[in-house]
Amino acid sequence: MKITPIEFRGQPALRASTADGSTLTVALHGAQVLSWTAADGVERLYLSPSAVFDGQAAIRGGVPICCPQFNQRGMLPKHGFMRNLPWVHEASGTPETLRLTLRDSEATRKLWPHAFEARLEATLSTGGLRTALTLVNCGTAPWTFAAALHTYLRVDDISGVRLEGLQGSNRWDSLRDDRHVETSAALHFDAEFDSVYAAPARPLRLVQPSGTLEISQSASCSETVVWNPGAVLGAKLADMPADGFRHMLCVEAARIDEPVLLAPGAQWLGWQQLRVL
Ligand SMILES: O=P(O)(O)OC[C@H]1O[C@@H](O)[C@H](O)[C@@H](O)[C@@H]1O
Repeated sequence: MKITPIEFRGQPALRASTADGSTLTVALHGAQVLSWTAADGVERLYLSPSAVFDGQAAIRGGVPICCPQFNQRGMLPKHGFMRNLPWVHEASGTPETLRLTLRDSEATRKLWPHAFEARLEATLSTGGLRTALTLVNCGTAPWTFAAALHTYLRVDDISGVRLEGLQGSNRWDSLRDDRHVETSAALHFDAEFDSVYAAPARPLRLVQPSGTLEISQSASCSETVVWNPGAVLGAKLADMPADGFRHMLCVEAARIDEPVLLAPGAQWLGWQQLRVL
C-alpha cells in the first residue's frame, strides 16, 4: 500500500493505493474513511458534497466512528467525541493496512475521565475493505463504552436498493419505538428508516441493479444499525443536499445494547468488512 498525505477539502487526509488499483482516502479528523474504490474504480462510499470540513464538526459521509457513546444514549455529545477529534497516522506494520490512533487528552478527559487508546485500521484487499476499531484501556480502573462504524454506503438510487439478510433478527424500530422480529427477506427504503437490529451471524447483501456488496461484521459488534433519513429528515440536514438521501444507506456495525466493559490493560476489537461480489 502506498500512502500519501494529501489535503482534502482543506483538511489533512491520507490517500492510499494498492497494486491492484484499489484506493482509500481517510481524513485525520475522526480517522474517517471518506472514499473507497476497488480495482473497478467505482466509489462505494457516500460522502455528502455539502459535508462540513472545518476540523471540528463530524463529517457527513464515509465511515464515521461513533464512540464511546452511540447516538444520544448517554451524557456525551451525540455519537461520542471520537469523530470530532484529530487522530494520528502511525505505521501499522502490515502492508495493506492504514492505522490511525487517538489517545486520551485533556479535551477527552473533560468529557470522559478515562485513559484509553483507540485505533482505526483500514485494510484493503482485492474487492474488499475492512475497517477495524480497537479500544485499549490504558488506565487503572474498568470502564464501559459503546461503538459503531457508521458506514455510509453509496447507492445509485435508494428506491432500487434491497438489503438482504436481516429476516428473523430482533429489530428495534426507533421511529415507532417498536420491537419485533424482522419478517422481510429484503428491506426496501421509501421513507425515513432508523432501526437497530440484533446482528445476524451471516453477512448482509446490499443488492442494486449495478451490483452487490457483501457486508459482514465481527461477533463483538452485536448490533447492525440501518439508517436512511428519507426525503423529509434529509431536507433538514444542513450538511447534505436535499436529494442526498437517495444516494446513501448507512449500514453500521455496532455495539450498543450491552456496552463493553473493559478491564485495565484489556482491549476490544470490532470490525466491518465490505466485499464487492
Ligand atoms: O446526524 P448524526 O449525528 O451523524 O446521526 C445520524 C444518524 O445516525 C444513526 O446511526 C442513528 O440511528 C440516527 O438516529 C441518526 O440520526
